[in-house]
Amino acid sequence: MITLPLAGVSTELNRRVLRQDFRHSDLVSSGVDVLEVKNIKFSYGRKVVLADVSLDLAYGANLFLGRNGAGKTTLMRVLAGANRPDSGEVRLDGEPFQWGSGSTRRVLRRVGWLPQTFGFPPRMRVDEFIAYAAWLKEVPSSRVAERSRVVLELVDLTERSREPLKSLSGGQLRRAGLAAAMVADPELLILDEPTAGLDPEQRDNFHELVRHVRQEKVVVVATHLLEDVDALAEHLVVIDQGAVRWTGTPAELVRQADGEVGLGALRAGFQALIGQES
Ligand SMILES: Nc1ncnc2c1ncn2[C@@H]1O[C@H](COP(=O)(O)OP(=O)(O)OP(=O)(O)O)[C@@H](O)[C@H]1O
Repeated sequence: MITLPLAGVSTELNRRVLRQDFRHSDLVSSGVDVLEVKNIKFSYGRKVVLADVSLDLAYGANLFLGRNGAGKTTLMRVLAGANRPDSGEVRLDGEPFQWGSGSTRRVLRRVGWLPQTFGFPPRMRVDEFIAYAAWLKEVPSSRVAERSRVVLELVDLTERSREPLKSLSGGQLRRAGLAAAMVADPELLILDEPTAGLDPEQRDNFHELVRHVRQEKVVVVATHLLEDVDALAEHLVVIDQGAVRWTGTPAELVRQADGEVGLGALRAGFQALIGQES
């Protein structure tokens, strides 16, 4: 059985760890928009994938919904600094991304990203992988051991920390990726289909984890699973054909549906907006 520390009897202890370690600036709980995305355009060659994306996000869980090919991953890659847009602007807590310059490296230290898939040296140990991620994000060396300990505990991989990555299951590997994404205590945490391939219990544990960290981060999650919406979302962003089609709360999405309840209502609301399930 896989149980995140946050979901078990040691919850209070972990909350204390989180409070000490996941504290952010005075913007916490102030409700102001921390991530500002303005008029982003992005093309692969001549193919325009993001047409004109503008979006303001506050602390909390923000779910990107959209059918296959809508542009969710491409937008996440822009927010993670991996795709340089053709035009437009992104600011995190007022600080602009200026792709290719030193100041963008400074902003990106405050961004954690779990891509859909990631490469890794198979023999590298889990703890080495986390330390490497910390080094990439320029975590001061005096803090690496403590940060590694906290994130490995959060994803329940402490006991596997000295094992090679190649020995992990798919779900465990995603949890190692999540630990790496969180090691620098990012203000913006980008998770691209983090629950894909997780079993129901792992998914519940992941929801628990996000519910704990979302108060002090802008968490952006791309998902196809309405269970994720039901469990996590405070704010939904529906993306279609490279543009933001709709934003609102799950309750507002349900209002788009006609008389349905539960997950069926979320699905019907989404279909009313897009004309097809994600
Ligand atoms: N490297 C690439 N080169 C060319 N086109 C690409 C590339 N990556 C993505 N695309 C195209 O960009 C569009 C948006 O893709 P993207 O992966 O952002 O969508 P998505 O909403 O994340 O889809 P999914 O839900 O299937 O992951 C698609 O038409 C896709 O074919």
